[in-house]
This record gives sequence, structure tokens and C-alpha cells, in this order.
Amino acid sequence: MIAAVLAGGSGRRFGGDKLLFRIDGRPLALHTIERLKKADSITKVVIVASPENADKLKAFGHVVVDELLVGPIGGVYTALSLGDAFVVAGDMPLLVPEFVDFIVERFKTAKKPACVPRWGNGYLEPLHAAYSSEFREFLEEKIKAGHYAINRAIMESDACYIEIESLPEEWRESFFNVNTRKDLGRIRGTRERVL
Ligand SMILES: Nc1nc2c(ncn2[C@@H]2O[C@H](COP(=O)(O)OP(=O)(O)OP(=O)(O)O)[C@@H](O)[C@H]2O)c(=O)[nH]1
Repeated sequence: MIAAVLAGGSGRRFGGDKLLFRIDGRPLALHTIERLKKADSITKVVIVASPENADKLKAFGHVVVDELLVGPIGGVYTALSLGDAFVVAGDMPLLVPEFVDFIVERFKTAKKPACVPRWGNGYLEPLHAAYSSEFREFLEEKIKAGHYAINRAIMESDACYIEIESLPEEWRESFFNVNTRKDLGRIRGTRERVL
């Protein structure tokens, strides 16, 4: 299964290009990519970048350009042009490879348009989820209608959900994402501990 790393955001809260920001000597996006490559179910990692960032990210893997830039829904839509995909935000440097394998396995057996982790309060984790290429058409309709909320699109589909609270607690670290500079404190120095 392909893994698509979304890298077309503006990094407004971070104040700059967060995916290229170096942590322990390596850009944030690379932390995420290296973790993904450790997942047995992942055969290839692609980066779904904005036209502006495409060149800079080429050093880390195959880049597909997101021409829509309408938010994560456009990133997922672009990724699915390559086939079924596990889609993850590029700013998730602590993702857990075993958890990725678990989601991909569920997706393969469920045969649904998407398999998305869900918290007990109903909150979804759409940028740490597996999608079928068949879901692309549905997303296209939503985008054309100007409905850019990916969570809503998922809930209107026949998706399968993975109840996070029934899983090993340590897997929750996978959802940690960097939004602000303050978040960096949590990952600095984790290299030796977790990689
Ligand atoms: N390809 C693509 N990726 C996106 C898009 N919007 C957000 N992303 C990525 O999705 C992930 C989560 O997005 P956000 O947390 O909102 O990141 P962001 O847009 O960079 O940050 P803010 O501007 O502070 O919201 C990040 O890895 C972004 O790079 C988009 O329109 N296209």
C-alpha cells in the first residue's frame, strides 16, 4: 500500500515552513517519512506537496503536486490518483509503524471506502487513515460543491471506523502533530528513545 504524506499546508500557526524545520538535525517531514517506511504494509511513500514546496521536498521522496490546495480533502483526493493509500499529515513525527499496519490490515479486510480512527467522542483522525481510490470520485463531488470538510465527507460515506480507545494506549502517540513551535519540545531528543 502507498503512503501519502500531506505537505501542502501553510504552517500559519507555526509561522513558517514547519515541514522543513529541522529537529535533531532532520526536517520534520523526514521524521514522519522515516517512521512510515518502518511499517511493513507500506510499499512506497509519496509526498503530496503544494506547487510552491514541491522542489524543496523532492529530496525526501517522490512528490505529487496538489494543484487544488483546498485543505486536507484536496490532499487526499490528489493522493488517491495513485491508488489506495494510507494518508498521513507530514507533521506527525511520532507515528507508530505497527499502528499504521493495523489500520491498513483493517482497511484490506473491511473493503470500505475508508478506514478512519475515531475517538470515543466521535472525533475522527482523517490524516492518519486508509482510503480507497474509489473514494476519490465522492471527494471530487464534495470539492466541486465547495464542501471542503473531509470529516463530513467521511461520515457521509460508508467508512469503517477504528475505535482508538480499544487500542494500546501507546499507539495514541501516533496522532501527535506539530502545530506550533511550542509543540517541538515534545519531540526534541526523542530520536534515541523512539527511533
Ligand atoms: N497536500 C495538501 N496538504 C495540506 C493541505 N492543507 C494542509 N495540508 C497538510 O495537512 C497537514 C495538517 O494540516 P495543518 O495542521 O492544518 O497544517 P498547516 O496548514 O500547515 O498549518 P496551519 O496553517 O497552522 O493550519 C499538514 O501536514 C499540512 O501540510 C492542502 O491543501 N494540501
